Amino acid sequence: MSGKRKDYISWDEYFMGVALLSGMRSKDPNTQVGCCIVDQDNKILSMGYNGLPKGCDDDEFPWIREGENPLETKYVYTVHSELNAILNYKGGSLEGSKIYVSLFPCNECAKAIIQSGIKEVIYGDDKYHETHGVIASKRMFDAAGVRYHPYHWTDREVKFKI
Ligand SMILES: O=c1ccn([C@H]2C[C@H](O)[C@@H](COP(=O)(O)O)O2)c(=O)[nH]1
Ligand SMILES: [Zn+2]
Repeated sequence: MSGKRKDYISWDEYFMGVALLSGMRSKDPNTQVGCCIVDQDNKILSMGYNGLPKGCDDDEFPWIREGENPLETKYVYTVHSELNAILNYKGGSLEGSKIYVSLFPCNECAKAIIQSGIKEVIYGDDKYHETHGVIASKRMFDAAGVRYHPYHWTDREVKFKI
């Protein structure tokens, strides 16, 4: 008996937890996406969430989904979580890393994931699985040899306290 704690969180819970916590920074009222990029030694390389580019004020730009004028919707301005995490990384190569992300990546993020050398995607939700974007993502991941699989949710509740 070493006396070691038994109820510590797993690596998967840790990294998806970091992804979800990152997503909580998002100002998007409908879908908050967070992600966490991890290397083969379980070191966190980068994190991201969906938000506006630097210099674009959260209070000045629109967050709505639909409108007569597409320029008054969020879609044309938001930087996606995965792209933010890839662009935020200042350490060199992401080759061989994996990404934990709360939502299955869209086709634009899939392209960035493939080109940056990320080899595995662990996703929390796949609510847009019927869209052309996600279907295209899966086709590209399959062709490029990027593995993807859903995160196995546990019934662990996380409460923050000190
Ligand atoms: O790969 C992705 C796909 C989407 N996002 C972001 C972009 C938007 O801010 C939301 C999606 O909003 P909906 O209202 O659900 O259409 O998610 C992302 O970060 N990464
Ligand atoms: Zn995307």
